[in-house]
This record gives sequence, C-alpha cells and structure tokens, in this order.
Amino acid sequence: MSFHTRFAFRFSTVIIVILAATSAPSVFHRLASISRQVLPSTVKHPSQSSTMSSSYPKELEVALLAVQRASILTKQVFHAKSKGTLTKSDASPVTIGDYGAQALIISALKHNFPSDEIVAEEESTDLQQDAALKDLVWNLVKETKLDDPSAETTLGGSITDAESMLNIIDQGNSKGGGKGRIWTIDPIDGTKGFLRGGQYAVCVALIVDGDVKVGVLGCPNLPVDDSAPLEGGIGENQSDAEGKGALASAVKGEGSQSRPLGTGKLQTPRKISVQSISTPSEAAFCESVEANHSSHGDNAKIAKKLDITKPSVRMDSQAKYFSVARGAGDIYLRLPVRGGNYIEKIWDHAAGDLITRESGGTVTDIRGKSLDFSQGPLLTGNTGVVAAGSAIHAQVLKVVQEVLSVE
Ligand SMILES: Nc1ncnc2c1ncn2[C@@H]1O[C@H](COP(=O)(O)OS(=O)(=O)O)[C@@H](OP(=O)(O)O)[C@H]1O
Ligand SMILES: [Mg+2]
Ligand SMILES: [Mg+2]
Ligand SMILES: [Mg+2]
Repeated sequence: MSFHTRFAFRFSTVIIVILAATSAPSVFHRLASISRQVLPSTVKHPSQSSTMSSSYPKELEVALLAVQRASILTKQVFHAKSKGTLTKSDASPVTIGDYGAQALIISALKHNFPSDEIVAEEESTDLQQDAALKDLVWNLVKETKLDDPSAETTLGGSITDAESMLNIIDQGNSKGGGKGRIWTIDPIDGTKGFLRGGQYAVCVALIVDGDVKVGVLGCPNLPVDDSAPLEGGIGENQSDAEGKGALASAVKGEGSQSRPLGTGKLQTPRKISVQSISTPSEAAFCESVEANHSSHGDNAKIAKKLDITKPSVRMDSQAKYFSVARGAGDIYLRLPVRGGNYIEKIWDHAAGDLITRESGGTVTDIRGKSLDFSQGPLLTGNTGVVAAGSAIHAQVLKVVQEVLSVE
C-alpha cells in the first residue's frame, strides 16, 4: 500500500472540468510562446556564477532549472480557460498543472540523482482512471521545454511517453525520514491561490539526514523586485505579466538569493535578507488566505498585542516565506486552528524554512522548536509556524504563546 493511501490523501473524484482535448495542444503552444516573450532575457548560466562555490552546486542548479521549467508549465495552465480540476478526498483541489509540474520535476531529479528518494504531494491514480485527463497532462508535459537546449540537456530532456509520465509521478512516494538524501516537492503550493489568480509556488527542497540543505521556490505571480511592497487584499487577479515571476533559492550555510524566474538560462541572482527592524510594532504580517489553514482571529489578537498597525497581507503558498525572506513582509504566522488536528506536510515548508533562515530569519513552531523534517512526510513533531527576522522572533513567539496559552 502506498504512502499516499495510508495517509488518506487518495482522491475521491467529485468534479472534473476538462479542456477540449483537441484544442489543448495549440493553446499550450501559443501560451508557451507568450511566456517566452514576456519574461526578461538571460544573463548568466549558473555554472559560471554563484552555484560554483556551493557545497551543493549540481543539486542547486538542477533544482533551479527544474522549478523554472515546471513554473513555465503552470503558467500555461494558468492562462488556459480550464485547468482540469479535481477535488481530493480532503476537499483540496488538484489540477493538470500540479500533475504536470510534478512529472517534470521528478524526471529532472531522477535523471541527475537516480538513487535519491523523493516525497512529493501528488500521485497518479486519478490520471490512470481517466484517459482524457491523462492526455491533457501529457500534452502539457511533452510541450514544455526551457528555451536553452543545454539547460534542457541538464534536466535530461523530455519524458518519452504518457505511461512513463505516470510512472514518474509515482516515484515521489518515498516515506521520507531522517536518513539519506530525500527531495520533497510541492508542484503547486497554494493550488487554491493558483486557481483564483493569486499567489502560488513551485517548491523543491533537498533534505539530507533530516536537515534541509537546498531549497528553491518559483513564484510566477510575485514581483521580480525584492523591494516591491506587498500587495494587499487576498492576492486575487495577480498577473504573471512583465515584471512578475521570481525564483528564490538557498543552500544551508551559504545565504539565500532571488532572481527573475525566466524561461531558459538562469539569470544573475541577488542576495536577499529579512528586514532589519528591531521592534515588532513596525512589522507587517503575511498570513494564509484560508481561515481554516491558519487562525485569522488569533493572528489579529497577536498583532494587537504587538502594537502592529499595518494591515496583514493575505496570500497563498510559500510565497509568504519568500516575502519575509526578502524583507517585503516581516512575520509569517501559521497558527493551529482551534479544535483542528491538521498536521503540516514537509513539502509545504522545507524550501521556505531554509530560504527564510538563510536570509537572517528564524523559523520555529509555536513552542519555539525548529521544524523537524526527519519524521517522514508530516511535521509530526511541530505545531504551527512562527517565521520572522531573528531580531524580533523571540518577542513575536512570546506573544504567540501568550495568546495561544502554550505551556
Ligand atoms: N486544514 C488545513 N490546515 C492547514 N493547511 C492545510 C489544510 N488543508 C490543506 N492545507 C495545506 O495548505 C497548503 C496551502 O497553504 P497556504 O498557506 O497557501 O494556505 S492558504 O490557502 O493561503 O490558506 C496546501 O498546499 P497545496 O495543497 O499544495 O495547495 C495544503 O497542503
Ligand atoms: Mg494540494
Ligand atoms: Mg502545498
Ligand atoms: Mg500542492
């Protein structure tokens, strides 16, 4: 029995909105060419730049390119009229973009690191049972390529056929744990945000013996400009037009970087860091859009106690970690919903946790414990998340614990 079965993530398909199979390839082809036109041009290949001095240079390069390529696929779906949406048994959505992005990322990781294990969010069961849906995903996957042939070669090129694609999707079924090299993938984090035109992230991290060593986030709807102010509201109708699309990365002990997302060769990265504020009253919160993912009421009480007057900015996905890491936001709280018993998944946090810490932030749970990625696919040792610049984290955590009555 697979990991997904045991953790009850299997799909009970309720809704299927399917693109007309005949029109899909031309739509995707046209959108692929649009995405190539609107994004900035290439500056430098990573093998000539910052990844050379890294202790994980190949892992970083492959993760960056794989996230970039998968992000291009998600952008094609984002622009399509229908997104082939299914509802999973936990009532959360999955789209052809989630499946396609996962297939492309696993294919690239397995080509370069065949003996590494992978813990990924999705599984192929529903595609196996629905030929039309499978064809839609396959049409996307086979059409999506980076502009740069040498980057494509690095990723191992295309997947050969639709059956291999299903097999590849299911190679993300490792049980995880605290030993060896384990990648974790969230092909689209914030699928609800993706569907409503808000923020979402393509997320990849490498965990070695339980410790996150490499993290990459592709955020097609975030501004390229690290100092751009956070956009308010719930992040609806964000666009991935010119000036949007950012790629964040970090290697343990080597700091974190941001660069334009791009479509081919990796562009020149910039170092990012959290805001240098020393008092929480100057801070701005990033919080989840969905009140059943993180308690908005408790967040508001904590903000009041910290004398925070700036309104919270709600956005989906690990774009919240990226925003704190580059100083656009200051505090990300993910507070357990009262009466709920949800346990966080490693793919929702691994990359963002490392990128925030490597930017000068501190990330703990509500008890002040570091996030523990050695326990399998779930963060069973943690409750909630408190991420903030290291200068204010202790003050924020103290108030979180007061408001939530944490012993
Ligand atoms: N009940 C509950 N509580 C907490 N978290 C949950 C819950 N249900 C789902 N999820 C996970 O939330 C992921 C999306 O997180 P976000 O921060 O984007 O949430 S929000 O939609 O903005 O509120 C989402 O990730 P994706 O499925 O990749 O979108 C889920 O893994
Ligand atoms: Mg999901
Ligand atoms: Mg997620
Ligand atoms: Mg997801």
